[in-house]
Amino acid sequence: MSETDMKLVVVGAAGRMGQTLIRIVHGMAGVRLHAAVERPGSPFVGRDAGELAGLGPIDVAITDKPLEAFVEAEGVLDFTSPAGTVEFAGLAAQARIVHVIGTTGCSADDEAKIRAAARHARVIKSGNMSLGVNLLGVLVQQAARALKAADWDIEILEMHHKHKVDAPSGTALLLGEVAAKGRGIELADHSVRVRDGHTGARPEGAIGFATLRGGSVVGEHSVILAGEGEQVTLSHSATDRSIFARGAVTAALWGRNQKPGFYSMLDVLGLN
Ligand SMILES: NC(=O)C1=CN([C@@H]2O[C@H](COP(=O)(O)OP(=O)(O)OC[C@H]3O[C@@H](n4cnc5c(N)ncnc54)[C@H](OP(=O)(O)O)[C@@H]3O)[C@@H](O)[C@H]2O)C=CC1
Ligand SMILES: O=C(O)C1=N[C@H](C(=O)O)C[C@H](O)C1
Repeated sequence: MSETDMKLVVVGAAGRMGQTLIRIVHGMAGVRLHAAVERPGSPFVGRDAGELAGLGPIDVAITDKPLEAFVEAEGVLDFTSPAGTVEFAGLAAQARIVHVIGTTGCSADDEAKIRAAARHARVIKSGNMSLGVNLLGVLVQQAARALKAADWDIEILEMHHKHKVDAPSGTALLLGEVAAKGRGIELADHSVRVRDGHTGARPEGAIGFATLRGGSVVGEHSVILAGEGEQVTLSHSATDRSIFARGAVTAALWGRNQKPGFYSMLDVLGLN
């Protein structure tokens, strides 16, 4: 450990991503786990964060007091829920720290609150923190631009584990947004998120979404560009949550040197 290590807080510490983040922060150079936060009343409060994450004791007790943790820290890694993230955004803004947000399923109202908090905090938010998916996004934008809507239909397919609560996934929506950008259209005006019954023929220029849920799948995404007699499929498979956690830590370190504002992983990775 060094004096210059960035002091990070993991919120939602007992969750699937929370535990992965604790392990990655513990093992990565340049950062240190300052605190781990769970809700008041959680059975994990008071337990050692390292023990919870399978590392053995690391002398960081899980707390239910996020603001106390944030004021002494430099960044927070947040993969929780929309309600949790909106609350943590307000606290991160009060503490003037970096807020890395991986939480998906936020409403337009949640997004507005997070963007308001970004007047004081350095917020980095992405539906997917992995390098691979963000590169895939760049390729999808290029493909959507090159393959015109009159001849090529865009469909986005995703599969996740059975515990996932939001659909389409944040990544699927991110890929839809970049496909729409490549086509020069608004996703909101062209997305087809559900099909059931007598739907009629596919509207030209639609961007369709299909969602599968089951088992322990970490994250599978495909963008299919379907033409007459041929298809182009661009896809990403996640097999380990550590890819998201490493991306989140990279984002926090990058955010340390930025002005308050709202940023994405494309900014962090220099892909924007
Ligand atoms: N952007 C990316 O790269 C990735 C994003 N994600 C997203 O991260 C989020 C979390 O995923 P996952 O770890 O699988 O989910 P889990 O349900 O396993 O973990 C969520 C954790 O956050 C806590 N939490 C939820 N709401 C609040 C709140 N209001 N206040 C305090 N704590 C809260 C939960 O506590 P409790 O159980 O008490 O509710 C739990 O400990 C999802 O939105 C998911 O889509 C996941 C992977 C990658
Ligand atoms: O909930 C998950 O697990 C994941 N969520 C993110 C999403 O909604 O795209 C990222 C990743 O695919 C895993």
